[in-house]
Amino acid sequence: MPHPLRIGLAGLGNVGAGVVRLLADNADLVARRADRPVVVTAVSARDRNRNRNLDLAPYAWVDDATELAGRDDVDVVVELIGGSDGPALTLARRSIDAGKALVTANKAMLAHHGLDLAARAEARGTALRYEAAVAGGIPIIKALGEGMAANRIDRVYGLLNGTCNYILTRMESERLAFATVLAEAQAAGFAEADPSFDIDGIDTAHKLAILAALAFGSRIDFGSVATQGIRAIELADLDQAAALGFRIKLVGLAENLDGTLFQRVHPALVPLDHPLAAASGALNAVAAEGDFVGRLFFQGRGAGEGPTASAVVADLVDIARGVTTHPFGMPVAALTALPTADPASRRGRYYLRLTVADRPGVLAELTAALRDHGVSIESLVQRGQSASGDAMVVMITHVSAEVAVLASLAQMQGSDAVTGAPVMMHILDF
Ligand SMILES: NC(=O)C1=CN([C@@H]2O[C@H](COP(=O)(O)OP(=O)(O)OC[C@H]3O[C@@H](n4cnc5c(N)ncnc54)[C@H](O)[C@@H]3O)[C@@H](O)[C@H]2O)C=CC1
Ligand SMILES: N[C@@H](CC=O)C(=O)O
Ligand code: NA
Repeated sequence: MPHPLRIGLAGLGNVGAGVVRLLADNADLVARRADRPVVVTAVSARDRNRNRNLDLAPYAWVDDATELAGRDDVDVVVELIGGSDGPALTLARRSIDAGKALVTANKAMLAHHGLDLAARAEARGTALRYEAAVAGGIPIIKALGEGMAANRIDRVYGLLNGTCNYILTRMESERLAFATVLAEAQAAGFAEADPSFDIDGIDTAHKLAILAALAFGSRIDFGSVATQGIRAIELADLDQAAALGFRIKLVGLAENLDGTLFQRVHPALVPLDHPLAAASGALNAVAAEGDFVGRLFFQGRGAGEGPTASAVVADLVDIARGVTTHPFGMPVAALTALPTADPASRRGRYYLRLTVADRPGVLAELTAALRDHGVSIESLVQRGQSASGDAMVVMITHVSAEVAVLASLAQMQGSDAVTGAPVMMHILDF
């Protein structure tokens, strides 16, 4: 039997414990596929004595995770600590610089430092793998970097955060409150250590920036992702969207628009017959459009112990097989720096919800604001009075310039008839 691939594992939380369990349960299968055993030799976490239902006795315990980078009994370091900087980054840099392969699920670190890490890996001739970091168990990194390598890809989009998808699904189907379903997602091990990364769209933005780089052959540009999360979404929006034939999802969308980079994370109305609308609960889904292959659609579990461990171990199998690929699909020096696209240039249909005083003339004021900016209305619904005496007006616009819709909303907000903050959402029309 060839010599084993020896793993130093940093982090024994949801994902780390899952990796230990998977490597134990599927040891024989993994060894046959990798053509050699894949074994954990050393582990590190914050608390050695925490109950994880794992027998850690076979592994060396390391108090300072960054020491894994220097151990002679470790070939590959698996970083599952989390955090864009701090010990995760120190460990990643030291491991790669020491010539060890690095596997990580840490999209925050990659969004901020992925190019630096990839350049170091190239310089040392070692591997940097991160399938688990985007869409968990869905092999989207492999699909974009390898399966679609022959295509020009100009658009990649999808549902990249299991926690948000879980929250929106449960709110809609069970009519549960936001806080209740967030707590469920945390208990299931889907959420980030700080769940505001999930619900404010930041986690989706991290993943989107990575996907965009792979898809477009461009440098990671997390700073230019326009990001909006799901905090403002109410049951009323989910209901109105459903009545109009849509489901609200937190969508990450990246496009190469004539050599400029458009990246946005936002709640959007997805038509019920679009495959993204069918991805419910903690599922993730990704669509990528290639010029020769057309649209490919991927769906699967994007968060939680099992799917994430599956992706980590798939990377380990590739490393054991000796597969070497550039972390971002081509040498770092070949990635282009795309200028940021002007979001004002976008056109589309929009969902608008306004809370207004229920008195004569208000609708005319709203429609006048749209008319003044050349926005026409496809449908309009007014719902009766709330306890406060206000009414809710929901509109879908025809395809319009986004700047014009924003200008109309600003005009409406100037009216004393508009009593609450308006909600504007994009409609996914491709
Ligand atoms: N939970 C999920 O579904 C997914 C998580 N990820 C990513 O995987 C990584 C790990 O996530 P989880 O397992 O959910 O987190 P977690 O919070 O459950 O586990 C983190 C682990 O790191 C350990 N740790 C913290 N600081 C440390 C340090 N200085 N030295 C050594 N160990 C330290 C903790 O003791 C704990 O064992 C994160 O980057 C996360 O974003 C990626 C995909 C899915
Ligand atoms: N918190 C993330 C975990 C996986 O990346 C999510 O909810 O998707
Ligand atoms: Na993945």
